Amino acid sequence: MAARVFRGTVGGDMDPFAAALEPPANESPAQRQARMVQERVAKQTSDDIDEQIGREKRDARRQGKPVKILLLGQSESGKSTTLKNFQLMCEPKAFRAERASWRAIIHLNVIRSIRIILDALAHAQINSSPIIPAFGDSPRSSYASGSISGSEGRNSYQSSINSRPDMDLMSLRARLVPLLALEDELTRQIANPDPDATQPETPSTARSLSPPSPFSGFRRRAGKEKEREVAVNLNSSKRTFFHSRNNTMSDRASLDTQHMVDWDDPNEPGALLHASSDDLQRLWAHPAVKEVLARRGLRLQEESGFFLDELKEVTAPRYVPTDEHILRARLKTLGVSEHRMRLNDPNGAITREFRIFDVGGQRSMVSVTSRLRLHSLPFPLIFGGASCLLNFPRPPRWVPYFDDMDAIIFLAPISAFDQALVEDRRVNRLADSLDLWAQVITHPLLAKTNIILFMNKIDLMQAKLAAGVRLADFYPAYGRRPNDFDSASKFLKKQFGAILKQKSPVPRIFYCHLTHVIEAKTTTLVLAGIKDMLMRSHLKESHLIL
Ligand SMILES: Nc1nc2c(ncn2[C@@H]2O[C@H](COP(=O)(O)OP(=O)(O)OP(=O)(O)O)[C@@H](O)[C@H]2O)c(=O)[nH]1
Ligand SMILES: [Mg+2]
Repeated sequence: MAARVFRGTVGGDMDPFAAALEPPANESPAQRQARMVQERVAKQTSDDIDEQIGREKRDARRQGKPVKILLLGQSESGKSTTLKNFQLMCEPKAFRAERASWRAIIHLNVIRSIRIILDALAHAQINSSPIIPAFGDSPRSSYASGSISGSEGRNSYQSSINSRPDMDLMSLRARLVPLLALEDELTRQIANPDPDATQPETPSTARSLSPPSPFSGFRRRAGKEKEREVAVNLNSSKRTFFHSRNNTMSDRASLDTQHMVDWDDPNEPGALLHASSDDLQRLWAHPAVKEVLARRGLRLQEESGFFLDELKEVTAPRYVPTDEHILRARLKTLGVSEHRMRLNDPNGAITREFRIFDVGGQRSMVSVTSRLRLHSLPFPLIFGGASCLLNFPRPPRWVPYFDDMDAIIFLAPISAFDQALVEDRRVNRLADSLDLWAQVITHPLLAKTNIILFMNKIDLMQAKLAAGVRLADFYPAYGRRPNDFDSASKFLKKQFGAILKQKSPVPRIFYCHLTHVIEAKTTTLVLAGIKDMLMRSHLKESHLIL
């Protein structure tokens, strides 16, 4: 860079810097000419720098400080899916450029579902032979065969007692077991990306928090069935994974999934899944599989990352995920990640930076151990109402890092009213959501933050209530109210609203939306409304609008 030109004297003496720039005494006319040209160029450069600095300052003043949004909620509440919707809304090109990466995650989701089925079959075979009914032996139970165990599920369980082994099913199982090895390969790709990969900076890239958060160092975990899920810390592994293949930021938007998958490699996981596609479809269509799952209380269709109803599509050669598939793909978040994106104001006149923080919802992230016992009741899934929520002993440890947020979007998956936490089978998931909600709104450091509640997974809630699962069986305070979606959602909204009213240190508006964030269209509308609301309040703050 050219030196900037300064001349002058200090206190009457020649400034040493200026003295050094003085022309030599014996300068020839040609040298003088060259020096003057050089000085003119240097001055122009200096003026350009001043102009650029001024422009940046004006832009920064015009754009104001970034709008910060924190996503909170228990694990699997839909935080990362909400984030994906933001990305789809703001940066659809960049979102779609990552299809190849989501393809691997969707294949992993498929393998995980298959593992659950094969394990359940093995368990059934070991524990009570003969238990596998022959094709067509057992009466179909609509709900149990779909996903959910209930009284119909129990009927179906009884029917299987009179069943006999199914050799076809056993040979299917034997053929599919080797596919499980793909889980390791796909997990390795996702969790241990190429260490040499560059990590380009991008507005939508996940960034490390500053100051350093207490959450670093989480690793993926494996355990039993459900806990076997792959989890990735977006600050490290997934970021690298998502940008590991020759995609610098400049070409990322135009990146084509076609170039990121080696379609001709017969050992590519997608190719291997395709080779077993017929077997996979036959396995999932087999009535005995539904029987065995129902018998073990496994409701795969309600599980995150469920793609077995679309096996043909997701195992097709050259499969590239649709937006909808990406929204439904499941990758558990570990740690905290920050995502930056630029959004226009409602008139498109002013661009503002949004920073969205996605906090992994695993219990160790969002709460302290001492609160975990609040709902530990003798019967695993019943809880006693909101009164026991209000007495938690210590604040969540992440709070001090997020006391300057403009809004918290809190996700409560209301369909989970009949489920237990994976982390602690004695705790009802809806009770846990109410508990966490109480913690968040009560905290004095978050008192000035707008809180927006997403009562999420309403599609699953509707299906569950329609199938006869009774809210009152798990939430006794619901009493004799009708077991329909309208009544149940109004009731739950009041529960959340009452806690806010009673416990918020300052009066706050209760923003609440009924959502199913895997549905891009409606979620975009909700998010656009929130974006405009936040932007307007920001612009008002900056006196840019009245
Ligand atoms: N059916 C249905 N599925 C949903 C909905 N919202 C999210 N999901 C699915 O639920 C799963 C979990 O969602 P995530 O967004 O990963 O949950 P999360 O809150 O980020 O979970 P952690 O990362 O563990 O904290 C994903 O497979 C989503 O596609 C919804 O409204 N309806
Ligand atoms: Mg997540």
